[in-house]
Amino acid sequence: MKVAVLGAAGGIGQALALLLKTQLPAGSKLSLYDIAPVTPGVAVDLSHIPTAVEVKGFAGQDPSAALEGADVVLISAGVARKPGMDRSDLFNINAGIVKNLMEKCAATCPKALIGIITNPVNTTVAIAAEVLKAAGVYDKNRLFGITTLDVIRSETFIAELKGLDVADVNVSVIGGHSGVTILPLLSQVEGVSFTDEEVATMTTRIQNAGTEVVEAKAGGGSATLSMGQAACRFGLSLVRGLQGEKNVVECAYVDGGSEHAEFFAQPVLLGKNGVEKVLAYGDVSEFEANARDAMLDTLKADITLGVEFVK
Ligand SMILES: NC(=O)C1=CN([C@@H]2O[C@H](COP(=O)(O)OP(=O)(O)OC[C@H]3O[C@@H](n4cnc5c(N)ncnc54)[C@H](O)[C@@H]3O)[C@@H](O)[C@H]2O)C=CC1
Ligand SMILES: O=C([O-])CC(=O)C(=O)O
Repeated sequence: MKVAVLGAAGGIGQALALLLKTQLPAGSKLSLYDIAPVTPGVAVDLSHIPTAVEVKGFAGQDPSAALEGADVVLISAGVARKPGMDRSDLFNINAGIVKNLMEKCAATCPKALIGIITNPVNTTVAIAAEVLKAAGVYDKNRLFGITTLDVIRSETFIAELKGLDVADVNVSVIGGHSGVTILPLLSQVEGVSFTDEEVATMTTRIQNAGTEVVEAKAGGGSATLSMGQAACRFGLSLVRGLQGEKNVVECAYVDGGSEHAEFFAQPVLLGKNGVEKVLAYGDVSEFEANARDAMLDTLKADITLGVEFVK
């Protein structure tokens, strides 16, 4: 199994690479790419950790060598937010970065499962899909926007509020990955009930959790360590699916035939070809149904922006 990380010298990339080095199955290959010249050094550094995962690092303008033979590609290349910015403010720089990297993926590893971390995810995933379509290699089951950070935040915050063991808390988060498009389905959390006020406060906290980190880091970037953990969880789930493990389910932002939008985050069953089945997200409360319907104009506009960028 070969996993490539693009943007591997960055805050997320280095945390993710460390976690993958220690958690990928024995015999895996980890391929690290970034424009930053330090990247081969990051790989050398990680290579001294005694696990049966081979690490190689690549720097420069062309990621092709890093992508050769990749089964999974995780992309966190691009710029991160500073206080006062929205995720959509990253579009101007990150759209072009994702487009260029996806052209290389389309040419070098068209069958790989690709997970996009780079913001704005609602839009960059649409860009990735358009690039793959233009190259004639699009398979909707192999492209994912990684929204796992919204899931792990929800699990953490709910466990804290309700005094639960976080290992027992499972939450689906649907929609997209910015502001009101992030919708945790609190009504479905087993063994927990929330007052209306708790639902409103918790939903807002989860939607603004990225900003909470951006403000706390005071100009030093956005979530990197928690995102490294989230991307590692998601990447390992992709690998487990590829290896034929059953019942691997994650929420992800996919082109899954949703009635709501062309791309929509919801639970998916992962398998040997990426998405094996898009799962229904189940019954929702009136609050959640209203929040879902209210997000759709924003989500669709984010998607259109990406489609038009490539066309
Ligand atoms: N999906 C999600 O839940 C989350 C997404 N993000 C997003 O992830 C992205 C990365 O964040 P950080 O790692 O904190 O940023 P960072 O600035 O620490 O790292 C970004 C890395 O990308 C590299 N890079 C830039 N252009 C490149 C190119 N053309 N090819 C290869 N590498 C390139 C840079 O050299 C840098 O090492 C941002 O867009 C951020 O908004 C951040 C947190 C959560
Ligand atoms: O908020 C940001 O800019 C980074 C991000 O996507 C998150 O932390 O959820």
